[in-house]
Amino acid sequence: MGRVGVLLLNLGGPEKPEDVRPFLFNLFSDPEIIRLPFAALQQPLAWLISTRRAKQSRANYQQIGGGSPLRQITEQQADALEQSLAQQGQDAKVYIGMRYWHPFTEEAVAHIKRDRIEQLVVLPLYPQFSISTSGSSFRLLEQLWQDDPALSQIDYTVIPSWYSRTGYVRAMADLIAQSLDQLPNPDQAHIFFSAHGVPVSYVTEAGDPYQREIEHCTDLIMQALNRPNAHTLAYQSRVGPIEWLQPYTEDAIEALAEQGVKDLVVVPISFVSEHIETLQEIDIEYRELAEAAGIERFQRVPAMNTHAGFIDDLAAMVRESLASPPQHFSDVVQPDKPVKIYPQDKSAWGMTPVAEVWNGRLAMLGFLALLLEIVSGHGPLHLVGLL
Ligand SMILES: C=CC1=C(C)c2cc3[nH]c(cc4nc(cc5[nH]c(cc1n2)c(C)c5CCC(=O)O)C(CCC(=O)O)=C4C)c(C)c3C=C
Ligand SMILES: [Fe+2]
Ligand SMILES: [Fe+2]
Repeated sequence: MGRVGVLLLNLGGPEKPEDVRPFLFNLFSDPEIIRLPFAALQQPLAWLISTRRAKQSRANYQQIGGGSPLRQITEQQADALEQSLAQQGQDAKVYIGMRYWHPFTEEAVAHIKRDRIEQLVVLPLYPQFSISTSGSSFRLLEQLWQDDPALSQIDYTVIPSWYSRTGYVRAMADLIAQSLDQLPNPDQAHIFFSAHGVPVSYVTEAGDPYQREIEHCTDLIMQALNRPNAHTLAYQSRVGPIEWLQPYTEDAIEALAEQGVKDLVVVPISFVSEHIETLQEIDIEYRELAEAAGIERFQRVPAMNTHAGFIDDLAAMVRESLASPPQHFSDVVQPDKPVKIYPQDKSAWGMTPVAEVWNGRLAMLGFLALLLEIVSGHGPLHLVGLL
């Protein structure tokens, strides 16, 4: 076997307050996150949304120390994976490719090329596949491979999703059991799985298998846990005016509190590292909401991070994938249809989502016209003789 590499894919996160706006700009520039009818509008809209969102987002990051711990934790996972692979008899160098912040996927691929890696396993750190996460990174990699013929020398294989691995499911069940056992009446607690949401249209129109994989993953973990507790699955971190997967985490927590649930054990299910959605959204926002609604004990199950059983299972997965027929970027789920990020409801009067969309579109046009006027001194106002 030649020189082996593993490319870990993740989203990336701002490391300090000044990074927040450019990080959001990168995220909203991605057509897998916001798909527009005119590609030319992508960057101006990304600029507008990132500028509008940056203040609130920065305040959220401020509550967890000013930045995301994602890079540091992913580096620890990469080191642990390299060691576990060596212990299992497989020498490999592990690289990190983030989609929207440093170290960027492009930098990782440049290192892989420089190190003359001959066999590469592409492993997303998202257990379940979504067009918006692993899918977006695969698209980018496919483009890099198309643009650079030298990369075709690398014998690569992709792991699209891995949520059903016994080692991962077992590790999740063990962490939940440990959390339950810290409560006075473990069997009374309600287990609350909270997954990152995606817009409904990703699933219903673009064929994203994400919801199906999340539901299957939840069932597998409950089976492995083998306890009598009731459980709920809900979706968090909604962005924008359109409909996302339901039930929304905040509504589901309030409904459970109303039904008299007092002990809630919250399981972040679509993430394997601590980051803003676990440390700020669950630990601060949802905890406050739950306590105000009458939940007495709110416990959050820690993310996997460098859990030994989890890392060893990742290493086993890499070895199995090296020994299996390769899967290429083009073999992995591609959207059936372009995703409608905007709602397609019939028109109605009032502040409907459609009205908000059109307000946004008109504001965009106005903004572009103004920008043109300021930069060139020739624009619509000059044209109509007002300046
Ligand atoms: C399975 C995981 C994730 C899915 C699915 C996902 C979809 C998705 N996310 C946004 C918008 C934002 N995501 C943000 C941060 C963020 N999201 C994930 C994971 C998934 N996103 C991670 C790991 C992170 C990084 C967290 C960190 O620690 O920095 C953000 C920025 C934070 C904020 O302002 O809230 C946004 C915005 C969309 C629109 C989407 C699907 C279409
Ligand atoms: Fe996200
Ligand atoms: Fe959030």
